[in-house]
Amino acid sequence: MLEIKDLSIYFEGFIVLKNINLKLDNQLCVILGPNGSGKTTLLRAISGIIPYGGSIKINGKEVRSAKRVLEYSTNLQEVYTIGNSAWDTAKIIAEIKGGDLKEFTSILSYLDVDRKVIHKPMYKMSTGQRSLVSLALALFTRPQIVTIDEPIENVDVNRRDRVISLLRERVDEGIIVTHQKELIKMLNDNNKKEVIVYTIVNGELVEGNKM
Ligand SMILES: Nc1ncnc2c1ncn2[C@@H]1O[C@H](COP(=O)(O)OP(=O)(O)OP(=O)(O)O)[C@@H](O)[C@H]1O
Repeated sequence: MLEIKDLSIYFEGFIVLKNINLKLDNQLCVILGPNGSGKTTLLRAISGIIPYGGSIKINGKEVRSAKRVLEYSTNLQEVYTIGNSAWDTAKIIAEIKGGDLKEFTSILSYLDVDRKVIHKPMYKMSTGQRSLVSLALALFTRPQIVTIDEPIENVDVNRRDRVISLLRERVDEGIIVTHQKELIKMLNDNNKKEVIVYTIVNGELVEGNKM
């Protein structure tokens, strides 16, 4: 369960997110918003990598004080160590979270990512490869809660359909942020449960598609 209460985030004296409240209990939420509206900032706060005001709890644990939230996973690339190859990163994640590396390689085969790519660090990959590999890193442990930043941006059309299938199949609870509203329809098509939609408007979280 993810519970956000009165979350506010300031950068350099300017407020980016104000009084955000959101509760997810085994639900999937898509958050829309224009460039610079604060979508990635919200995911960074949930990942515990930037300071925030208010409260963000994952399964009852405040993320700012939890050193390692095992139930949680993300595709935010800065979470993965810069120098390590994707394969070494996957090994570390598997050790911490108890995941199966075969799942990691099978997701990459499904997404048709060249096996050689995983021996590179993220910064040497193409932007599309980086998106696909970080998605595989976020999903292979079958985490209970996931946050995904722009899953289909920079991904070619054929692989995009596979990304959507993976998200439908593997993400039961979490947040997907995007400014591509067609993603909602793709996720809802033949899905077992409907995604909840919010839009960030002037720093506030507003219910529904306001794009
Ligand atoms: N570390 C930082 N220091 C100062 N300002 C920041 C920092 N990180 C983000 N911002 C600012 O916060 C605002 C929200 O950025 P964020 O990356 O969350 O937007 P976004 O909704 O994900 O945008 P996009 O759709 O373009 O990816 C932007 O104005 C950005 O310039």
